[in-house]
Order: sequence, then C-alpha cells, then structure tokens
Amino acid sequence: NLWGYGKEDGPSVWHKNYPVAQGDRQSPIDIVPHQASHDPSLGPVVLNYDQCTSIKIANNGHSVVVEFDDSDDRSVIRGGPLDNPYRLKQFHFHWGVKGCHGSEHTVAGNSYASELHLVHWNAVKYTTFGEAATAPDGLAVLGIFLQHHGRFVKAVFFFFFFFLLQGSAADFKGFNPKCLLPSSLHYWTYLGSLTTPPLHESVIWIVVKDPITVSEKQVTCLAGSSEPALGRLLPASGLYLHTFLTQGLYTRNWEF
Ligand SMILES: NS(=O)(=O)c1ccc(Cc2ccc([N+](=O)[O-])cc2)cc1
Ligand SMILES: [Zn+2]
Repeated sequence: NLWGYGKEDGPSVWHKNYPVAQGDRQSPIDIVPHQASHDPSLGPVVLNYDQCTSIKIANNGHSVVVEFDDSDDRSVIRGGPLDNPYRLKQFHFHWGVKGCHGSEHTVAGNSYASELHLVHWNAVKYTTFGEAATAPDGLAVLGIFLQHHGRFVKAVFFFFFFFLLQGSAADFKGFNPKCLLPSSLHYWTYLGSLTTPPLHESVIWIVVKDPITVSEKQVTCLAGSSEPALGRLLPASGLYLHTFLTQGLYTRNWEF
C-alpha cells in the first residue's frame, strides 16, 4: 500500500508522496513542558460524549479505528483553543511493536506505551470531514497518553488488531470513550497536522498532560460499556486467537 512504517515506506520517505511532510506545522512533536508558554485566555476543554453513537470498529492496516455517527452535534469537544464545537468522528490508537514506546508525541523526549487519538471536525465551518481535514482549523484531535500496558491490555489490543483482519469491520455499538479519559483535562495545545499520510496541516492538537494507566478496570469498562459489541468481538476473537495459537500459526512473540 501507499505508506507504512517500514524502511521502504516509513516516515522518512513519506515526503515523496506527501510533500506537506516537509511543512512547518507537522506532527507529532516533542513537547518540552518548561518551554511551553501559559496562555491565560485558554479555558478548560469540555467533552460532551454522553449521546455518542459508536458505529463500527475497523482495522485499516495501520491502527484500530472506532467510527462514530457524526451526522449531528451529539458528541462534541469544545472550549480550550477551539472557537466552535468540533464533532467526534473516530478514535484510534498508536502503539509500538516493541514494548512501551509507541506514543507519537513525546514529553521532554520521553515516550509512552501508546497514544489514543480522538478525532473531531469543525462542522460549523465545513460540510464534510474530508473538507475540514484540509482546512487549517478543520480538525481537533485530543491526544491521550497510555502507559505501561499489562498483559491483559496487550491481549485486548491483540484481539482488536489481529481479530479484525485488515479492511474488515465489525459493528461496535454503545461504546463511550469517556470511560478512557483521565479526570483532569490539563493540556498542551499547538497547531499541527495529521501524524500519518495525508499529513494535512489541519489539526488543532490538544494533548492531555496526564497519561492514563490502561488498567484492567479501563479495559473492563471498555468491555462493560460496549458489552453487546465487545461481547460479540471477544469470543470470536478469542476463538480466532485460540485457532491462531493451537494451529501453530503463532510464529513469534508479539510485543506491543
Ligand atoms: N493520527 S491523527 O493525526 O490523529 C489522524 C487522524 C485521522 C486520519 C485519517 C484521515 C484523515 C484525513 C484524510 N483525508 O483528508 O484524506 C484521510 C485520512 C489520519 C491521521
Ligand atoms: Zn493518530
């Protein structure tokens, strides 16, 4: 496919197909806390996800994405650096193949195990996500660091990522991402870009300072709050995993 994270198709060569990679507001960045300037005009970020409607979960070959119904303003983020409410479109994770250095943003050079991105778009100024994704104030992505995954969480990631064969999707209803959010939303914010191709410089980044430790509790909440969906996913993926393991297909020790 067009791009990936390998030697031949990774970030160092993305500029060949996506010249904006050499732009002046590319993400991710290393956040250096004591170089960040305090902006007293910035208020708190407010999330209204109570009526959120997750639709499906899919594996696009680069990440696991949970899509939401964004046909109205039922799930929005507002406040902070945002002039309008931005609609929740999808969330996805970035994690590493080796242990715990999968986050995209780093804080004073330190990376976390993984990073959750909640992607929103400015439906006040633009009519479609695609249009917003090419505008300088079109998208707002809430980035949340996840730290030190236990074995249980790795298994869940494994289930999600490997059960959903590339390009497949499963319906995944009733999941509210609020259960994955830290209580205090202290954040850094900067104008940046999509962190993967097409790398459009259209993202107002809001990176939450405090990482969440994705504990069994969080994952259970994930399972709990989306019982119908995850319930359907897990046994199937459990079966898949069982087959995968027992049929000797399990060739290497997967590390997230
Ligand atoms: N990692 S991230 O910066 O939050 C990110 C969020 C969403 C996307 C998906 C995507 C966003 C926009 C387009 N586009 O405009 O053609 C295509 C794919 C890609 C990357
Ligand atoms: Zn992302």
